[in-house]
Amino acid sequence: MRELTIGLMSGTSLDGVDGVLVAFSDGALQVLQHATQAFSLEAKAELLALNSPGGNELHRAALAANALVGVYADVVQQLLERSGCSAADIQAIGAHGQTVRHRPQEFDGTGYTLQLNNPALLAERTDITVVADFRSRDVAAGGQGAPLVPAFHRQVFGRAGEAIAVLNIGGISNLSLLGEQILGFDCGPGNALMDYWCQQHTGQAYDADGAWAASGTVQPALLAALLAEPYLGKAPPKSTGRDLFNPAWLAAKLQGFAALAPIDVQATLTELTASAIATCMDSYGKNSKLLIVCGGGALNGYLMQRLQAALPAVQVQSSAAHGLPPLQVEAAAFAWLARQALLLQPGNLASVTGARGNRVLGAIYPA
Ligand SMILES: Nc1ncnc2c1ncn2[C@@H]1O[C@H](COP(=O)(O)OP(=O)(O)OP(=O)(O)O)[C@@H](O)[C@H]1O
Ligand SMILES: CC(=O)N[C@H]1[C@@H]2OC[C@@H](O2)[C@@H](O)[C@@H]1O[C@H](C)C(=O)O
Repeated sequence: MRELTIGLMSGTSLDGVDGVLVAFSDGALQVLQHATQAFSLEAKAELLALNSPGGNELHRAALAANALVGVYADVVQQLLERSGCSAADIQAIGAHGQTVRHRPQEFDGTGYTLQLNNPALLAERTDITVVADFRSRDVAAGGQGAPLVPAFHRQVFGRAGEAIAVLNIGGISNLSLLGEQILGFDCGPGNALMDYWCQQHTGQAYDADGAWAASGTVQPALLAALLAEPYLGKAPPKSTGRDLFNPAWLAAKLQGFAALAPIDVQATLTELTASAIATCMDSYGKNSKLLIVCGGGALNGYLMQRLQAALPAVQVQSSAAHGLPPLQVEAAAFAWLARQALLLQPGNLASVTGARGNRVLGAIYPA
């Protein structure tokens, strides 16, 4: 029997929402439709502001969550229209929400991870069952609450008896190492710092194809200062976010480098992303001869080139060459995670997040 599920992802890049309509039949998965909607400049600015402490946060967060659900509902509508499906055809929507804080091990104990969302409103707006809040249960079980995609990566990209690495380059970059035992963790910054720097100095939301960075020169002393960040040397399980890799972090690292040209800083930030990932591969992914890359960073040709240069023994390929275009992978993962929740099957991998065990993830809001 064919089951249809929708996945909605709004990630740490804060660029907007990716949605996919996925068909599951006999355990295999096929993306039938993909739709995206960018955030308005105001919505993006408010979500970004809510990543840091500020006034009247509870009220603002609730309103931002409602506005986010407005975008989610529009993306669902687009998916239904393009596929000719009706709400009644869809089993569930997996809605990630917008991460604004990620502190899974605050005070050395159980911390929290916070995704703004209003799943009740989304269920009302769409008349479809919504699954949301995927990370909290893993954190409650002592895990990082992230990354959650490795189990999905295994499902779609895994090959028996072969070590394969799958990399997502979103705002943050995360790696899944598929083999006998599965590992997964956040490598460090993905596009978040590059996007910020590009916006500040060129007025563009991102460095298209890495063209700006490609015409700059990597600055070794700055690169060394950036790579000295302790998070990058930590052993997994580990996860991070804008709580760490944010403009204040960058400003602190840039002290003493005020004379550098912005274009050279961009080249160095791109190298930081590539280099932090390559170090993770060298430390934990030595057996993988193939690195499948997804997330918006896979569309940055210069970054992909730098990654390949840093990993000469590995074939670096876009996920598009493996059946799933880069911007569809995470959204498809949340369709899969929603289905797992409805089946009462685990979504996390304790070997990845460090949780006490595999758990059914998410809360269900029936249609
Ligand atoms: N053509 C392109 N050239 C360069 N970079 C691109 C291109 N298209 C997208 N990107 C980058 O990809 C980012 C969006 O990636 P994506 O949607 O995978 O991130 P996300 O899901 O928000 O993040 P995360 O995976 O951390 O949650 C953009 O902000 C931009 O930096
Ligand atoms: C807390 C949070 O939102 N983490 C995201 C973020 O974006 C990339 C990286 O950091 C990853 O760990 C995670 O998202 C993916 C979907 C995950 O959980 O696997």
